[in-house]
Amino acid sequence: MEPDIEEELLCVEAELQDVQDQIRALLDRQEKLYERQSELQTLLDGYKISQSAENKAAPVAVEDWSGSFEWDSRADDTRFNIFGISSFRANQREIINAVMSGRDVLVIMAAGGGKSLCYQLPAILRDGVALVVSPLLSLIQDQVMGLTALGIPAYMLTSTTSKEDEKYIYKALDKGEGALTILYVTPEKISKSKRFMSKLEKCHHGGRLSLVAIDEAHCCSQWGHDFRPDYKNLGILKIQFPNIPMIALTATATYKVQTDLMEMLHIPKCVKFVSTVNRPNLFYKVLDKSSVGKVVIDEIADYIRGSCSNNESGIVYCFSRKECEQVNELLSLVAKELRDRGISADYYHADMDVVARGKVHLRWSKNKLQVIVGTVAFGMGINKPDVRFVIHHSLSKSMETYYQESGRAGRDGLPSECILYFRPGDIPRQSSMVFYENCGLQNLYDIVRYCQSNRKCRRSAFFQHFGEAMQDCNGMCDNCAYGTEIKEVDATYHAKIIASLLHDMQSNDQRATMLQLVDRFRAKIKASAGASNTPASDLKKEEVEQLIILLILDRVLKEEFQHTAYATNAYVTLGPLWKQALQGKKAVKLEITIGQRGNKGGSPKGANKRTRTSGLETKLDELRIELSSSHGGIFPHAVLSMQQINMLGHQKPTSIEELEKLIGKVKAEKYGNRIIEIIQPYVTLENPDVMEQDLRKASENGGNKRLKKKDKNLVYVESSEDE
Ligand SMILES: Nc1ncnc2c1ncn2[C@@H]1O[C@H](COP(=O)(O)OP(=O)(O)OP(=O)(O)O)[C@@H](O)[C@H]1O
Ligand SMILES: [Mg+2]
Repeated sequence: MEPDIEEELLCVEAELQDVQDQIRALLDRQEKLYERQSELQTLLDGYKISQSAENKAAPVAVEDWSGSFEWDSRADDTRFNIFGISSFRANQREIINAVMSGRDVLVIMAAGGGKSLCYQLPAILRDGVALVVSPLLSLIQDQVMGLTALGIPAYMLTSTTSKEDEKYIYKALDKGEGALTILYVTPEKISKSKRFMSKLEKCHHGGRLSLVAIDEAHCCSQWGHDFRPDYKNLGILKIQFPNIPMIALTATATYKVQTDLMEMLHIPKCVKFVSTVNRPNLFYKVLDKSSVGKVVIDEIADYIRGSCSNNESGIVYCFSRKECEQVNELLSLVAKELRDRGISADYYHADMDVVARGKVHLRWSKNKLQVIVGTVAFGMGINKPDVRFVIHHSLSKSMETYYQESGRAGRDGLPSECILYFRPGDIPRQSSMVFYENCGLQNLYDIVRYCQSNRKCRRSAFFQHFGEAMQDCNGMCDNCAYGTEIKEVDATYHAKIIASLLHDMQSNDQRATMLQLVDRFRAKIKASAGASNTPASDLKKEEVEQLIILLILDRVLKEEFQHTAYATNAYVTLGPLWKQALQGKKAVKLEITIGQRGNKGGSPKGANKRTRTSGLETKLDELRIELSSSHGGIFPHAVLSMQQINMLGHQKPTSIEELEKLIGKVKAEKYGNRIIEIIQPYVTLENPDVMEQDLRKASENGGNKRLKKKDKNLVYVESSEDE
């Protein structure tokens, strides 16, 4: 009888999971339909407006923002002669045209995409004063300094404004005296200063308010990652000045945030420009994190000394091991240890006094300090375009925050690296900090999936998260660029042991943290290996941790939390699908990397091979490294992506014309002769198999040498016991 019940229960649970998957898919679909609904609604509204205009025999207004407009030549002249920018980037011209036409505009554009120009240029072209709301003093100061240097009358009205400047600004608003083109304020000014609002009204009344820009507009939305209560009151601006174009700008792309802020700012009919979230110049990489703190710092220091030896700027993000107050200690310790290793580094955290914090930021901005070690508090105020690396010493709490934090690299569009140190053992600490947040655990598990994956393109995870169509990664992530050799281990048996261990413990009212579970598992495996013919565990401690995390993601296990007076503890308990695992009915496959992940230095035994197969591809890989250094130190992937190498390996083009069709004109023109030279011998092979073997042997020897040379600054780290 009992087996029947158990059987049915299993079926019900499996079906339940099915239903839950379907619900998730339906919710995704709902979100997409909402998006389409809003697009269609906007189209329909536009159509109705143009029809009613037609009825009145007025010219039809087609919303083609890339067409020609009367201000085109002035816009081009300002762009080039004032801003010194040779051409507009994607969407900039269109956005400027929409603002110039008097429309409200919502701009979603990735960090560093060039949002500032979209309101600064119309501010210059339109008569009067442009009001810009920006959340942070440091951001405002940077912008005002930059504009002033270009000779644009820009001012800010903040707590730091001198009495003299304040008087000048109020006079300009009040009477239109003195030159004032762009005025920056913080949102508090709008919500708290009656005097300012009354002056602004006078300015508007006198026809001198040219536009209103809301920068970092996601701060309006509670769904955004950086909600600011004062941003909620900015809706008043559209109510007070309904005929003044408002432009809201943000790098945060989620649909929920977009609709939310359109509502809060009262711009339901705005023209929306959504650019891709893709940051093609960022190289994403996940590295295995040693459990020994000093080893991680050594690796970071080696990376900085090796890859950024010209004092290129970077950020190292750290989080506390447990409690908040320990963050500060950790930051100063990491900064000190980097300094001990010869790197100019300092730390930055929220509790430092404003002056000290400002000093650190300034030294870094002026390249007098290479590295800032900070918490995420060191975030939105960063306007530095040439940050060449962002290293996460610990996991971010979601894909979205990781996108934002890592996105501080490479705002100037030049190749930059985003490195994340990951180890499963860090997860319980992170989950105990986020589990109480709305979707906190789900968000955390999403980024854990990103880290655990050894095959999937890192970029594709961002496209998926932000609901965007896939784009080519061009070999700009570790998984696409070199891949890692992976051993797939059937861990069904191991999962069974874990489920049975937890079942026994829970029957006795016991609980286990991840570490305790790992220890018990290893002890049990050892004991049963000695006692019977069961296989001894071939899994290392870190691999058992990896398995437990995999089982949590697969809902065989789950995390539970308990508050004490001092901390929140995370425990691992049985999840909805534990019975399948216990009965060995759930196939569990564990992917174990051989050697170090990310082709980082290779293992001491040289076991860390690339996944490439042919000798020709190895040769092409060597060539791209050589060409990258002779072309100003660009990334090898910028010369040829791994996909391109594979394609060339198969197609073996022998003329520039053929090559052009495969990799485009520019690359063919730049590197074509060398590429053809390398391919040629492989085409004329009389006995392809034999020659291929010979050539492969030769190139593998060469390849190994190159690998060692390239990665001389990276240290291979044996997995070791916990701190
Ligand atoms: N058309 C362009 N051509 C070349 N450089 C540009 C262009 N537009 C902007 N830039 C430069 O790109 C960098 C980033 O611009 P900006 O600060 O406006 O980015 P942003 O979109 O506001 O990013 P964030 O979300 O990080 O604030 C700046 O150095 C800017 O001068
Ligand atoms: Mg900006």
